[in-house]
Amino acid sequence: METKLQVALDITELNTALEIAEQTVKGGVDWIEAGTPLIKSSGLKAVQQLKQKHPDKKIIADMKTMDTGSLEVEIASKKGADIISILGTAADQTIKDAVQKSNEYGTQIMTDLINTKNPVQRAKQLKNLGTDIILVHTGIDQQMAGANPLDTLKEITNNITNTQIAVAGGLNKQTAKQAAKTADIIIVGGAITRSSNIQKSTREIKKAIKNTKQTTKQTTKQKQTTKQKIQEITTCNLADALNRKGIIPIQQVSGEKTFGRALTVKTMNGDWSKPVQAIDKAQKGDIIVIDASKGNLAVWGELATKSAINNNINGVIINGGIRDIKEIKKLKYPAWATHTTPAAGEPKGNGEIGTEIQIGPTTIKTGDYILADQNGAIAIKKQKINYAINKAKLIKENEDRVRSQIQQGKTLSKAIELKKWENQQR
Ligand SMILES: O=C([C@H](O)CO)[C@H](O)[C@H](O)COP(=O)(O)O
Repeated sequence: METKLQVALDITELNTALEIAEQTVKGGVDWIEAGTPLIKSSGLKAVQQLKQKHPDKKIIADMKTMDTGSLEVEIASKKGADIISILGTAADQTIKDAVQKSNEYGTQIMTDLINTKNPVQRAKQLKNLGTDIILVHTGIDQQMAGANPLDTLKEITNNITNTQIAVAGGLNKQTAKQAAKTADIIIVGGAITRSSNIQKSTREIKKAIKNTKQTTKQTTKQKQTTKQKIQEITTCNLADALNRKGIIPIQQVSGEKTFGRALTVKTMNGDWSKPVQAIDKAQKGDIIVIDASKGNLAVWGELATKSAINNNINGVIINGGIRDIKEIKKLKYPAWATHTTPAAGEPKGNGEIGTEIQIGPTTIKTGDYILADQNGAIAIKKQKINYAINKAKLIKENEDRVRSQIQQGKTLSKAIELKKWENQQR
């Protein structure tokens, strides 16, 4: 992922903050943060107005939540925040509740390590709690005492893999360039918002952080490895790895293998309103997973498919009906369903986007990972993805060994020493 530049609007006057945001967008900023001082002075309408003016930008609500994680994530998500910051020193339950609520809204959680006594240990805990981004942060007051985030950033990026790392704390063009060698998101406040030419300083910092990622950075290699592993494994390997947990009882209708994060939709038989609205809510690379109570009326068809392709959505899984099969197959779009039918229902608007759903024996939450291919589909809990993929990869490698023995003439029972297995199963 290209390193992102996030401007922190630590401004107390809303109109000034909006003007500065405008300038940073012209300068090429990627993400826009409603800073804590802005939220405390103007309220969450600051988030709302930033989202209304810049719908194509990720908007961060720097809430620095310490308690009532679910409530604060809900109010910020409803105002349009894409990412909400929670203090890493908050209770684990607060963070779990925040993650749970963010999954429902399809938003993300950034946990802030500001003033954390043992940042590496806490960062590992935060990753296991499901946080999406870990922020290495030297607060303004700590900066006044001469501190900066770069040393802690090095410790964190050497110990935390497969989680986006952000960094903030008095960064300027030079230190931002340094930080960008390992961090995924560079957060800059004063060096942009207090500069005499906001657009120019934004552009200069954006240029400084571009293409600086260390090629040897473990998470980049790790992410590429994860991506490679996904390409090599099948849902069969994954089913074995997960002891048959996470299976979604569904048949492939079109397309090839697909992988991505779930955006869940609950609807009724034939009610295609929420499924279609989900196309607008889904992030690039998501898979829309629809529970239509295994109904026999279609909640998806050719037009929804073409709209999903436009929004870079990786596929659709429907516990219910789909139609326009010929057209969807022609588009080679990854689609799974329980029924194909010529008949669609009505867009009544029943149900909810982002809520937890159950298909057969499997509960699926927004943010869970989905791997689906010709065999079917499997949901993987966010916290288990690395374990699941690594174990499935090992199973695949064992199978490859048996495959080569069979190619050399051994029978399957000999290649897997079946007799020994039988004894073990008794
Ligand atoms: O989070 C921040 C600070 O705690 C005030 O809310 C700042 O947004 C963050 O430190 C980035 O601002 P600069 O340090 O001025 O770059």
